[in-house]
Amino acid sequence: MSETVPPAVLTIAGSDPSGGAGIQADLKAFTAFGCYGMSVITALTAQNTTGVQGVHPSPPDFVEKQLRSILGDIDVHAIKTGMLFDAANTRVIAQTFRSHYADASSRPPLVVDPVCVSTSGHTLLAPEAVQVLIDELCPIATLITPNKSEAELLLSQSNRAAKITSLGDMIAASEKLLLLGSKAVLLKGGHVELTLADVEKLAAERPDVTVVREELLADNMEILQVNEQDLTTRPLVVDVLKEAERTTLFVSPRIESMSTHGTGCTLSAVIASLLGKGHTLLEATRQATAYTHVGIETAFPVGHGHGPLNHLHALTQRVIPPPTASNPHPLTRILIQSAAKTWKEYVEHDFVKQLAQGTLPRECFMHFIKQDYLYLKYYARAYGLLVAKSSTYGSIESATQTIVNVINEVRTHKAFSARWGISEADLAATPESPSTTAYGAYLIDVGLQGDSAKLIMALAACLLGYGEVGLWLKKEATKPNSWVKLKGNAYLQWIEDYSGEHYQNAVKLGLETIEALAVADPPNALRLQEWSAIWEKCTRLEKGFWDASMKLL
Ligand SMILES: Cc1ncc(COP(=O)(O)O)c(N)n1
Repeated sequence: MSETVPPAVLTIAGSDPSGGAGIQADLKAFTAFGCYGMSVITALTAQNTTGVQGVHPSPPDFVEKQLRSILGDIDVHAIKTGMLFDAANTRVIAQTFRSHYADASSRPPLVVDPVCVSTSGHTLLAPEAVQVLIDELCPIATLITPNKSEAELLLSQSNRAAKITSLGDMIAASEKLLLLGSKAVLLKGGHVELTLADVEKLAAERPDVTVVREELLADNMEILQVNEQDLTTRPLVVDVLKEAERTTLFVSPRIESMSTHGTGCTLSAVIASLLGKGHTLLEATRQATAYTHVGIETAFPVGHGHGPLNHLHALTQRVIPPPTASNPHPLTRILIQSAAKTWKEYVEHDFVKQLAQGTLPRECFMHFIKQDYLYLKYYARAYGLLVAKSSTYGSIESATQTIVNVINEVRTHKAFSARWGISEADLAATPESPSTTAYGAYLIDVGLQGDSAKLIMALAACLLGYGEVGLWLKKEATKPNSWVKLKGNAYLQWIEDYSGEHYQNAVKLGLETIEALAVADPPNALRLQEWSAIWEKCTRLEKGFWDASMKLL
């Protein structure tokens, strides 16, 4: 399929006229992920944010007719099911799917959200339909996505009764649910109260279980100063993805919110969209849990009861929440999370770890110092461009101050080098390595072409990353039996320079500059995406810079 043709994705579910759940939620999620959405309606409901006032099911033969109309004409890339309401509808869907795709290898991914009861407590699946769902739909599903009560119902109905109150229970339940025949199970943890302590305990007991905690990454960043609260006892949501070969936990902070109507529908619809686009189940789940989390976080009020999450935050928004006491650096958090994996590879690089242990070979460090000496010239020049693009004395002063800071930083590089017999002339005569040129040239390029906001993004990864490394190492060093060795470490000065007050003041100034951008002129989604892309690129270039110094080994 051409990149430009959106995959066609189908939802088979009930209608929610108030637009929060069911068909309406699914079509919004498909659209948000660039898919062409289609729907087979199993039931009309009369509902709103306060509850379900009535259900009017579609006749099973008409459900079949809708499904055949679509399958007979359009190449479907993924399907999800939601509220199916009764046994006859559930059966006809499973049978039509099997008969249309008689060759099992031609079947599109099928995500089954076993919707049984609405948030407001209304039954959305007749009791006798549960067995049909187990017998006929689970075995053809790529994924089933029950929440706690749906999982308990499915298991009790299939004689594998289980009560789910702990993370261990969730994993055991997901393993049992897999026996119902789907290729994978996503057991949603919205109704199970857990903390990081629970996750860490389980991870220690079960090394086979992978923990994805990108959503929490920014909270562990020293520079963002939001780690004072006791992270281990903070309430979390953990979703368990059980595939045949592996178990993965998706961990995100729990948000106390009334705006959760349609969360399950949206999550499974996003997974179907991404499977339709060819992503792996793991990646689809990662993106879907993150998307749903932000949907709750950015929800706006609708109605008088349990309102819907914001289905379209990725398309429409101002996206950056205002700074608060618990989240004083919202834009920086978004940037770090948007490139979470690369950022972690950068700030926790082997170069940093070996330097902190004092085991980093001298030639690696000297290669780094020489290249950094060359790089910092680009960096200072880029701040010069920022001065040229500034329109207030405040911003001119802060960029100028940074140039002075960089010149001081270069002085410490010279002192390091002199101690090891390398003169300034040697430093200046060092040929630039490709990773230095790539990074330096990119900064100058953004400085010449972009607006000042883009240049600030490009300069931030370096400033904040070194600040993070400095604080992280300093904190680790204070722990009992720490892996960080300060005593007798030949690189101690380096750690002290970056964790020291002088550099950390520069980091604070950088953070203020970044956050001021979001407040002064809030970016729309597209502009924020551009900022994230620049930040991501510079994070990658930073990692590449340390890779190059380690390649000497
Ligand atoms: C048509 C339809 N499908 C699904 C749900 C479940 O959503 P929720 O659990 O958020 O009420 C619903 N209320 N209505």
